[in-house]
Amino acid sequence: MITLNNVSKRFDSFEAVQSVSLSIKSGEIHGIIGASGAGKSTLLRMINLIEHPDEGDVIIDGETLNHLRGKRIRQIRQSLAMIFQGYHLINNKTVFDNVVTPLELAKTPKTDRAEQVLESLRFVGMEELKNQYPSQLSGGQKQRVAIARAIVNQPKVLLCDEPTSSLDPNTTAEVLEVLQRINQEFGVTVIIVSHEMEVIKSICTRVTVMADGRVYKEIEIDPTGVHKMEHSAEGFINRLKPSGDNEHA
Ligand SMILES: Nc1ncnc2c1ncn2[C@@H]1O[C@H](COP(=O)(O)OP(=O)(O)OP(=O)(O)O)[C@@H](O)[C@H]1O
Repeated sequence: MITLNNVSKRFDSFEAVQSVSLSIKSGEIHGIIGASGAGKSTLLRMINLIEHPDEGDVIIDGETLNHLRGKRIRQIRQSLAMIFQGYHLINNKTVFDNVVTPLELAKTPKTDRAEQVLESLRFVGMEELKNQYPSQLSGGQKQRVAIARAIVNQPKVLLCDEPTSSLDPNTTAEVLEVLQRINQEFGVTVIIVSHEMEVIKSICTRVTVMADGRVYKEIEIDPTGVHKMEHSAEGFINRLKPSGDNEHA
């Protein structure tokens, strides 16, 4: 269980996230949606403390992350993997070497690394391209490598920051299918930030709608795919424009 308790984040005098409280259950696929500048990425980045909250607490399975120090915080952060819109692959390393990096950092025994990397690449359908470099891959393939790298250490949580925003609809569907399998087969909690309602509706079980640094609405999506959304929230989301040319909500 991930609990954010009145978390706030300021950049100079601008309050990007304002006293947000939110609970995310283990094993759910949770969407965070809102217009550009609503504070979605900042909120996501506070869950693994890439951004440290100015106020409030980030509580993961009963431990207050922002109060921890040293080895314990490193252990917990290792269980919180992340993928990004821009993939963040290392361009002068092969696919295999990108995916092995977290195992090197975690000091996994060398004899175990290759099998874990190949297993991870197999899961995302990228094993055959293990010797390629990122520049030789399509956007969807790069994101699948980034996902393989994120899951190679068997995280409990996968944080996804606009994972499909650079991809076409078919590739988006493929990447979302991989995220759904990670959730279903490994029980990984998946949190997806997106400005695209179609992405959120297709795989999320619960959605937080953000506007102006605050939680605007919490929405349940039922498993049959028919979402129980209040009219006002749906109207709000449908007015969101593609990223880049959004006005603040
Ligand atoms: N490191 C930073 N320094 C200064 N301002 C920042 C920083 N990070 C975010 N902001 C500002 O905080 C606000 C919220 O940004 P954030 O990226 O969280 O929004 P978002 O909802 O994810 O939008 P987008 O989809 O455009 O990324 C924006 O106005 C942004 O300019």
